[in-house]
Amino acid sequence: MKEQLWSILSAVRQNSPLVHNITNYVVMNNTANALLAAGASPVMAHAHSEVSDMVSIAGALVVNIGTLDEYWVESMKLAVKQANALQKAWVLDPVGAGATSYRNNVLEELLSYRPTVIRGNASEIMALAKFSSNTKGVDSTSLSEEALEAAQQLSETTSAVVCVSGATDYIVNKSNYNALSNGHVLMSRITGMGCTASALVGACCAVSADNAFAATTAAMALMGIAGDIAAEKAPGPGTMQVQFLDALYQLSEYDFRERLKLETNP
Ligand SMILES: Nc1ncnc2c1ncn2[C@@H]1O[C@H](COP(=O)(O)OP(=O)(O)OP(=O)(O)O)[C@@H](O)[C@H]1O
Ligand SMILES: Cc1ncsc1CCO
Ligand SMILES: [Mg+2]
Repeated sequence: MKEQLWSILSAVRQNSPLVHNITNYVVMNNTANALLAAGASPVMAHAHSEVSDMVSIAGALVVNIGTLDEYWVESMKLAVKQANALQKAWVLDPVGAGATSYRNNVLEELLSYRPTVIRGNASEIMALAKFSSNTKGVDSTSLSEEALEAAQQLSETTSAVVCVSGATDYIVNKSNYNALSNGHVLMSRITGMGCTASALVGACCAVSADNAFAATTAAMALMGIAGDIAAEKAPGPGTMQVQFLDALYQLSEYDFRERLKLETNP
């Protein structure tokens, strides 16, 4: 498993896949920089006149509804239709699921286009699976453990790989799940770390088209280990943000193997 995960991360560095992001205004810069640091090539594009063409040349698509509006939702639909037509992986980040009925309605519609991977925090995944959840805007009010069952159900009903992030990240398939306990609490004090995780999932899916479960695990392992290394050098969120990018860029196979805290189930 360790070998497989590292080979996916190496392939991102070697092949530098183009990752098309339709994402929110808050995190565009963070996520583009994280993709570059990890070796991928980011592009942010949402104009109706070009989204389909951009999907056609991309390795994977990431749709993040963080600062959605009516124009952008149409962009998202055009993009996911094209991804499906070309059988390309697309990742859904359901930012703020459960917070407003507009978000819920848009998510319902996006789910009908069958995302390859859904990555959200516990509140978001519980809301998507229609489990009772409290949401505080874009931040989770629940632990990831509390959303594991919801994630399993969501994976069952959508056939997507579902990732719930938090202190422990769960990557869930129909029949099994991986649990990753790398990462540091400082990561939740920087905006857009979840969005960055979803973008890296897109990069890994682009080089591991036939195995979204392994690709998602690889991306979340990279996030967590880079978070661990960055936190050792960061007194607070400001430095953490910079150290995190450097850790993504510098991560060695040795550190990856030594630091990985992965549990596979069953
Ligand atoms: N308490 C924690 N300990 C360790 N790692 C954490 C912790 N909280 C979050 N993380 C890590 O931070 C990253 C983002 O996860 P989080 O659940 O905070 O996403 P999110 O709520 O969607 O973030 P955002 O919406 O701000 O982008 C993941 O890689 C996760 O493993
Ligand atoms: C703070 C915030 N608001 C909408 S999207 C976003 C970025 C983190 O999800
Ligand atoms: Mg989020």
